Amino acid sequence: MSNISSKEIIIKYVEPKNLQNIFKKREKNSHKGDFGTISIIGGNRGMEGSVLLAARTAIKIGSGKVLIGFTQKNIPITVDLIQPELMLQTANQILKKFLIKIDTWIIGCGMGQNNISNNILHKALSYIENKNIVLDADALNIISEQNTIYKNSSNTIIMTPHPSEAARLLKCTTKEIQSNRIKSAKKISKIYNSWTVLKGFETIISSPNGDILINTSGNPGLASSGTGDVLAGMIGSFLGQSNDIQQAISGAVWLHGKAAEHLASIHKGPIGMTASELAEAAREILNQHSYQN
Ligand SMILES: NC(=O)C1=CN([C@@H]2O[C@H](COP(=O)(O)OP(=O)(O)OC[C@H]3O[C@@H](n4cnc5c(N)ncnc54)[C@H](OP(=O)(O)O)[C@@H]3O)[C@@H](O)[C@H]2O)[C@@H](O)CC1
Ligand SMILES: Nc1ncnc2c1ncn2[C@@H]1O[C@H](COP(=O)(O)OP(=O)(O)O)[C@@H](O)[C@H]1O
Repeated sequence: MSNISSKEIIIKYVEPKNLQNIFKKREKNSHKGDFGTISIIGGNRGMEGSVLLAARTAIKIGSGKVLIGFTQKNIPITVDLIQPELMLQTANQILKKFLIKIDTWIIGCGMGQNNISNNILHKALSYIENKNIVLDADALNIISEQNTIYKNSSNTIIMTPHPSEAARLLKCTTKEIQSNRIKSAKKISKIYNSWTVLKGFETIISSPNGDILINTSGNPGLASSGTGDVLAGMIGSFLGQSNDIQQAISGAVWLHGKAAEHLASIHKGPIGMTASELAEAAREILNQHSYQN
């Protein structure tokens, strides 16, 4: 692992050779319960695509079971015809019927910031115990708006802001975030006692203690709608498949970027690369790395 020291911080870079707990062969006698049951909460009216992207990705990179909880009164679709493996519920149904069965949560993709989503976020963060929770997009916006800090939660919180969401969390400008990305990620981790994934060119990962990892995989093909939802699905999926939180997060960020590089190498990007295409490419790279020896 290459290190660059400055006065106060040691910066490490994400490297696949340090991701053995993620890129590994499956035991011959394994079953779906070994690979996590994950729930994705979000998908308000008009943004259903957001949770579909995250959920389809999670199943494609190895989750055992994936449930979507739409933040709507009723489910907008009864089956995802592209990925019928997914189980579709409303967020309220998930919190009522499946709470203890789910080991990893992703909350916020396309969730909106209306009364239903506010109420669901609050309920979820009070009901869920001792689990991994990825907070993305509107979950972060609601937290910023309401100045809510769930610092003493028994859950492991992973926040995945893009620079503008980070600015909302830290009550500053996007420019200020971008001018010191490492400091910003560390600050979010400190305030929220969370892992932080500050997205954008060279994504920064900060642990709750402020240890920093930088990811250099990826390309501007990722600057396209929905790629953040795909990343949330990847992080959630790996968290459900491994107890190594640092490797699960950094492995997902690395694989996301690598999938974009692969698509560009076969001329399906960077221009016009779509979020949906990333999951397929990621599955290929994941299997290559897991079964290379
Ligand atoms: N198919 C669906 O249903 C989809 C639904 N989605 C859902 O939509 C909801 C709104 O989410 P959102 O991210 O589009 O809006 P928002 O938080 O206002 O941020 C936008 C602004 O942030 C900035 N910015 C971002 N990245 C930056 C960077 N790297 N570097 C610098 N700046 C950066 C940039 O600001 P600008 O530079 O333009 O001022 C940009 O305009 C949310 O619920 C989400 O889940 C989406 O996931 C898409 C697919
Ligand atoms: N120029 C870039 N280089 C590398 N990665 C990028 C670049 N632009 C965007 N990304 C990545 O694409 C994803 C965009 O996520 P996000 O802004 O949440 O999009 P959305 O809300 O549309 O899903 C993040 O993982 C980010 O790191």
